[in-house]
Amino acid sequence: MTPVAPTPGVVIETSGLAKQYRGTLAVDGLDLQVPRGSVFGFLGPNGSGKTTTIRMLMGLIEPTAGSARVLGRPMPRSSRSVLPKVGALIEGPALYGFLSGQDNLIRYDAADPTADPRTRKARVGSALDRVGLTAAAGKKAKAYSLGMKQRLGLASALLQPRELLVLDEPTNGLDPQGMREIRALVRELADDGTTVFLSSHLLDEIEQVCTHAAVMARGRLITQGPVAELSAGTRGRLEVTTPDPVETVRVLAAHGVTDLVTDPHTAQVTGELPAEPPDLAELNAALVAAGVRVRGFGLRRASLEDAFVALTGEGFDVAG
Ligand SMILES: Nc1ncnc2c1ncn2[C@@H]1O[C@H](COP(=O)(O)OP(=O)(O)OP(=O)(O)O)[C@@H](O)[C@H]1O
Repeated sequence: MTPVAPTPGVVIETSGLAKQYRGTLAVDGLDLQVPRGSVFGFLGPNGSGKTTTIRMLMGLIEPTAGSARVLGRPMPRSSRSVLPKVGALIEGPALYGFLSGQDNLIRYDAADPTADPRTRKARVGSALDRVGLTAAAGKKAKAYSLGMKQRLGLASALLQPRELLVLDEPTNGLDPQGMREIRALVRELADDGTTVFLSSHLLDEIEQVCTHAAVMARGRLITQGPVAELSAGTRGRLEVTTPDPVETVRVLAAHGVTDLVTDPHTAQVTGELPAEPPDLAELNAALVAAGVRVRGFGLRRASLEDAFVALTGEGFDVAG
């Protein structure tokens, strides 16, 4: 079943999308809406169904149930007309190590029947430039760092102008510098008007680069929307820095603060404010009146991680 008409301003839209493998419901009734122009983070712990979803969106596997539209067209039926407008980087780039970065891109470009061979060199040159690999263009790909390989993969997706980029875990395995480079590139592409859909199991990454996000857990969509709104729905945590944690916990608990955690390393006591929070100035005064030496007092903004934990009751497997 395909939705009657595509929703305007939406580049990826799924309805009840599901994929059942023998014994595993990898994706379970997914209703996803990715707005045009967004940097959309598809977030979830390992095994939550992200790659399976992306493979269905790209027409690589058939859904068991439900439907998907990409750029307004039903998939996988319209793969032929849709995929040329989509740059995809799924499960790491397929590169020839014995070829230079430049020659890898020439091969990619030559495999595209719509690409004019006369302008190939210029296309490859500008894609290399785009990802900052001009200086390393002649080096064999096997000598590239992981980050450079990833950027070369991105360059291959950028040989043609794209309306949509789909990146599966683009920073997986990269060091912090490599991650920063990819994030900067994603921002630049988005500034140019390309919609970027990227999956990640890293909350931080999504918060830093994405305008919108969808959160998956065990094949199901937990929530989706603008990143700022997702975390705004979750209350922040109160943080008190003090050498007197025992008395602090007592006073905070008496004021309705729950889930109190003492961290001896940071000398911080943190806790969840009640639905109707007490006046923070009064709470601070109550601590001082009880003899607590308050060295720091504040409300930490709720993160996407807090939202995830609040929504699923589970911790987020960031190590995975
Ligand atoms: N080809 C397959 N055959 C059987 N089960 C599969 C297959 N592909 C994925 N699965 C299962 O489906 C579930 C979702 O996997 P999927 O790879 O989509 O998750 P993911 O969120 O992308 O995680 P990761 O980041 O580890 O790839 C997992 O339980 C996985 O074991």
